[in-house]
Amino acid sequence: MTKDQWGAVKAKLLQNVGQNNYRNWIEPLIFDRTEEGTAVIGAPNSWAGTYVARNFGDLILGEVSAVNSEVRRLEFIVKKAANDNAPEPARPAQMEVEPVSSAQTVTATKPAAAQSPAKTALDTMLQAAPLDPRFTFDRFVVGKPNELAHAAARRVAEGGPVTFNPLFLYGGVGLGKTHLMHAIAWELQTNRPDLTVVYLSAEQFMYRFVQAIRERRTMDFKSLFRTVDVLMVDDVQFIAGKDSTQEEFFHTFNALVDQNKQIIISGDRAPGEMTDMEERIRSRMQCGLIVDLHPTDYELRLGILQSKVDTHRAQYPDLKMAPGVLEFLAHRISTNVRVLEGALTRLFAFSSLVGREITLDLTQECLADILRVSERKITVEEIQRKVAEHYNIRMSDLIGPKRVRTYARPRQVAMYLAKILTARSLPEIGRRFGGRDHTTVIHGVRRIEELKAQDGQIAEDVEMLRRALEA
Ligand SMILES: Nc1ncnc2c1ncn2[C@@H]1O[C@H](COP(=O)(O)OP(=O)(O)OP(=O)(O)O)[C@@H](O)[C@H]1O
Repeated sequence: MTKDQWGAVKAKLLQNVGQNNYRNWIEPLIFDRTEEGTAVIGAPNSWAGTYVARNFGDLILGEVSAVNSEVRRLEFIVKKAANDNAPEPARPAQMEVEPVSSAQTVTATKPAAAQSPAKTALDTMLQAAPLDPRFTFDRFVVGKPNELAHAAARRVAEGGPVTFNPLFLYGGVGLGKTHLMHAIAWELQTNRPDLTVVYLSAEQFMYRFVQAIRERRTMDFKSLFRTVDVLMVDDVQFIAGKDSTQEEFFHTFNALVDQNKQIIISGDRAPGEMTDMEERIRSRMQCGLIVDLHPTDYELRLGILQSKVDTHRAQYPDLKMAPGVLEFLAHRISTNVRVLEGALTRLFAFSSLVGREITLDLTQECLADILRVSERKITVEEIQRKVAEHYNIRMSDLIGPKRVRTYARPRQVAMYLAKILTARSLPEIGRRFGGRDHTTVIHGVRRIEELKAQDGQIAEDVEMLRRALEA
């Protein structure tokens, strides 16, 4: 099979598996050779090979045999792209496609040979999300907005004495929280293979807990979670408002902290701002180090794009891209990194399908919808952050119930900006300000309109904030 044919197979797979799966699993595959009716395909590590074989094997086989009718089987080997430094599990992989079984388990942990019975039970009980082989530190591009989060994650990944517990990473959608958590898990696997590291989303934590209740195995659930050395819970905001799951999480959390086991949590906002979360959990989560992943800036976006192109080019040296395309994308797509990556993936697939260089014209043609949607949209949260920063108050005070002027005035400024800079309705804005009524928002907006005319300082503040947000 030629490179072009493999490119066409991948483009077909992209249509079938969706962008996320494509990016995570299919894109890193490398076609190696065909041998006696077997197509040999390289995966970045044995674990990824197993996962792809189980979950996408039939689909890949279908597409490959449509191109080469002699192919009847697939075999996966470990083969990395030239500059791919993703970590490789201990065992080499050689596997054949077999019928797809239930969802693939698991987490980063000890090598299979060293697994304890408790660990085996954990695996069965946890059925957590797999680690993405591409979410490593090598592939995480560091810039001003994420340097602190990156440094903290690196420190935890060394597996040394626990210094901050928990490490709490927070930030908006698609800014790299999950990437950093997976990177910690991969790194710990290398640095401290003796540790049992469990990564799962808060949703999975809840699901497992509910299942344990249903099966009357809550004691197993409790004791299994307490055997973990490093617990990572992604998107913790999910359990806010879910009483019994919160309760169980709280106990697990305390038990592990008491044993000096490391906990890493991610959320879409700072613990203090999780208003639906029980107060005692919020305060527990505030005990360690809280670090914020800020929205990307132009330089970081450009760096990420460049790194993705380099990775792709290592696999497809023929890739042709005109100057200015990456700068254009970094400038125009400022929403989040996931969208940026999706745009590149589509460009790669499109240019390989039509055999054309990626130029600015092709980019505009191929990404018209993404570019339209990505036109700079300011969020209420962004406004709140900027305003809180400007007035040097905490987000929780800006959103919270206190009515003293130090907080009330910045709150009104933020409401005013939310009204003029976003398409949110007044009730929606009120909800984002700690569940306030829309009449409070109307009052706040009017008050700032009046003050702008009377008070030069307020007018200047509002104008400066507006410009900073629109930049
Ligand atoms: N600094 C970075 N360098 C390289 N890739 C990045 C960076 N930041 C984010 N990404 C990529 O962007 C995508 C989204 O990142 P990730 O899933 O970690 O976001 P998230 O913050 O967990 O988002 P969500 O809130 O939706 O869970 C991933 O493919 C990740 O690899």
